[in-house]
Amino acid sequence: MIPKTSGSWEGLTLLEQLKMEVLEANLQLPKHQLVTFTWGNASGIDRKQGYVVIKPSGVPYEKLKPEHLVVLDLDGNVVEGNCKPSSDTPTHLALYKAFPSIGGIVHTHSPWATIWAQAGRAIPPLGTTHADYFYGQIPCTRAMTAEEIQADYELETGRVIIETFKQINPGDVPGVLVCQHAPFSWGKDVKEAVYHAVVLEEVAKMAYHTFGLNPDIQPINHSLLDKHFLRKHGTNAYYGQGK
Ligand SMILES: O=C(CO)[C@@H](O)[C@H](O)COP(=O)(O)O
Repeated sequence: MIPKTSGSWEGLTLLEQLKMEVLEANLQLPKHQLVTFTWGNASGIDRKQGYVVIKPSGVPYEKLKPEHLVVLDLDGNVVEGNCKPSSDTPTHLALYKAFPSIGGIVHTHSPWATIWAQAGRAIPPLGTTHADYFYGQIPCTRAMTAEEIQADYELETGRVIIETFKQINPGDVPGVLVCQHAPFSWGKDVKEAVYHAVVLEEVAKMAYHTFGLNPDIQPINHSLLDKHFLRKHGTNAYYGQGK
């Protein structure tokens, strides 16, 4: 039996715990002002069972309950749940299959990141705030062709994201701007995916205004990028109280 609200999840099965984490993650999206109305969605994956838990399509966040969440396998078959899964489910599933290291995905329409996506521009690393989380630019996918859009927009969205990351490790750059649409972020779990979505929005806003102050601004050099990214990532990470 899943508790009606988040909190102590002891005694729950792994899938039930994942449901509560995904519910909590979805509820964080409006709290962080990353979405309006029913825009956006969050999902998590149980890699052992091969199950993905995702938000239902079109359900207002304030009405969202654990029983609304949808459980699917990686082929998109609904395993549990009575609601229709998010319309972006094909994109989430494509990314889980292509990026085995990720455990959670968040899609938002956060305004500043969406501005960069609509402009079709990647966000360059202009400072240490960016470099702490993204090892290089936050890429923007190419625009999709009319054929791709008409074939299966959400599945093709997954494909162009994967195409954009052919030379990029998704663990080093946990987010992307889908051209003419909005951002997707990910992480080791859905909670970290939300965290990266918040950071991406902050970085997008800062970068927009930095260009406003200095249109000729150049990306930071690799020394500063390495210094800040590697203080939080990799075997020599030292930030915070960890090691
Ligand atoms: O990107 C879009 C629409 O442009 C989606 O994020 C919707 O805004 C939310 O869809 P559901 O998850 O409710 O189906």
